[in-house]
Amino acid sequence: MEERMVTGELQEEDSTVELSLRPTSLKQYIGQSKVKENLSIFIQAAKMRNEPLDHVLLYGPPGLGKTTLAAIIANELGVQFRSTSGPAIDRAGDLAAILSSLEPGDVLFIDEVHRLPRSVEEVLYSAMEDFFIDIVIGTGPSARSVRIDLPPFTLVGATTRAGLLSAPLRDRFGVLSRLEYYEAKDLCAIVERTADIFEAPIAKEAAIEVARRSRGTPRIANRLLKRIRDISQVRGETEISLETTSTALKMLQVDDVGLDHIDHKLLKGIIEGFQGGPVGLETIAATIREESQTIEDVYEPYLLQIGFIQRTPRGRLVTAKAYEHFGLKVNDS
Ligand SMILES: Nc1ncnc2c1ncn2[C@@H]1O[C@H](COP(=O)(O)OP(=O)(O)OP(=O)(O)O)[C@@H](O)[C@H]1O
Ligand SMILES: [Mg+2]
Repeated sequence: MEERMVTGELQEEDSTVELSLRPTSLKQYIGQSKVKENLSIFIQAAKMRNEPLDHVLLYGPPGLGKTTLAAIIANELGVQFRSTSGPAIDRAGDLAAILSSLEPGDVLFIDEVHRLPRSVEEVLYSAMEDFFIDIVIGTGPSARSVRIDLPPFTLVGATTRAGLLSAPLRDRFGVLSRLEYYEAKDLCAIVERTADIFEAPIAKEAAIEVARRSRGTPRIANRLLKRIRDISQVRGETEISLETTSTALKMLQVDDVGLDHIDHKLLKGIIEGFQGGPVGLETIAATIREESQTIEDVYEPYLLQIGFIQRTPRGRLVTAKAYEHFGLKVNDS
């Protein structure tokens, strides 16, 4: 897969700045009001009862703030934040080591929780439910099972693919929070906050423009802003202007609604090759030479969200709205 300016997935250039941009309290966490409201009540209740918070599953597309929110939960609870990921835990013993090193009430964050190996996942069930694990020591006739009691803890799982989670694991989370693409006004506030941290003042219209082209995704907004700031600085501006923002986004090949050449390739592929569809995912994948999984997980969600593509029983259909975006009429193709 090639590098993209407008993918919600973490890119190499993001990692250095992201840490400094992460809000650390629910109050600083912009948008997602339903999720925040719920969590804030559960957190308060857990603190009042002096019990660990129920296990929380955060799910939604990449770059919307799952990892950030997980750390905030620990902060708000006033407990330690321990972080790992599904693919990093190979064996049940690794999980046992992590779990038994927790302090009572701690938050254990497992990113990409849908990628835990099955054998590890099974150990997690009793840990989540009753705070103990049974692990088998030795092999053959001398093998025996040892019970280890654990401190009560809160598991916060994150996944971009909630559908891949097994039912027994999903059922053990008491709080299921789905993060949504951000509304324009919230993204605009995020852009302004980031500009503040960068100490790079930005004109209101410019912030609105960045927000509009960031696909509802804070990570993309921050990434675009960083590039725009560089160009603005080189131009000697004291405040990032709308003109510079538009020029920069043009250079970065991000169009009016935040689409790039890959989105164009996908949409035009369906319009030109299949009269706008419906056409099956596999056929599209073969035509534009991409994996169908990548199309489904990475390229398509935002196009569905803004109503440029529809999923029908007979395949993907490009909508009139998308035709309009390209200045085409539906029966042009
Ligand atoms: N609500 C928010 N307010 C302000 N900034 C945010 C918010 N949500 C996310 N961000 C910013 O977006 C960046 C990406 O967020 P984060 O890494 O938490 O996303 P994620 O959902 O965990 O992504 P992935 O699926 O790739 O793990 C963070 O560095 C943070 O600065
Ligand atoms: Mg994350």
